[in-house]
Amino acid sequence: MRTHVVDHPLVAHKLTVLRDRETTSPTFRLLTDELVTLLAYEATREVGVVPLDIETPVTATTGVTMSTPKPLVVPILRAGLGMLDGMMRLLPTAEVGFLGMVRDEGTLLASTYATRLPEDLGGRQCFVLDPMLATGGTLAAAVHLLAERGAGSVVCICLLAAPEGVAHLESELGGLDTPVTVVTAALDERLNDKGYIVPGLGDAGDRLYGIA
Ligand SMILES: O=P(O)(O)OC[C@H]1O[C@H](OP(=O)(O)OP(=O)(O)O)[C@H](O)[C@@H]1O
Ligand SMILES: O=c1cc[nH]c(=O)[nH]1
Ligand SMILES: [Mg+2]
Repeated sequence: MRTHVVDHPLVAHKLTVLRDRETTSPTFRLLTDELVTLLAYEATREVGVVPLDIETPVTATTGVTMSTPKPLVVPILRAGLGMLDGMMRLLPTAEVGFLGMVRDEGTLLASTYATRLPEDLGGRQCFVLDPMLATGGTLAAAVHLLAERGAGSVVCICLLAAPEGVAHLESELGGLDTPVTVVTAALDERLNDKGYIVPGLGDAGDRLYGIA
């Protein structure tokens, strides 16, 4: 598994405002959207393209166009939904599948309450959206599901990652044939005893959408 921390002053600036406890939900949603588009630029570096012959007003030339099958974008509900528009702005022809997952506050174990994905992914490139990689249980389960359905590769886009979660994913997904990459805006210090990322930004779902 590869982990890529996007090092860019605009990303760091927006993330700082996002972390601030005084930032309200409307601003939090806007910044999440903007950050995802910046992260998606890095995350799509290996998106599939094929040559395309075109004619400019001046001459014939060869460019590229997105290859088929189209990439699949998979937001993990709830909080991942706040990242969908920002991703689709960069990949407007992608298709979208959905995974509803929630972490038990006591055991910190993730369970899946909704799955709306193609049965056979047929080697497709998949982009999973989830703002928080904390213990890694949620993303490990999501990547396993996509790999079982035949994903060709999986790129997970996160706003924040904890070192414990990255290590968990590395050990959980190390045996997969499917290449997995994590792209994140920051690798934070640690998890606290409640499984929250420190310094973190709190509960991403609550800050986007209010208390569940
Ligand atoms: O890495 P983990 O320890 O598994 O934790 C990360 C998960 O926790 C949060 O979801 P939550 O369960 O709060 O659901 P929500 O998005 O509906 O708020 C977050 O959005 C991730 O999906
Ligand atoms: O810090 C954390 C950890 C898990 N989920 C969140 O929303 N925030
Ligand atoms: Mg939550």
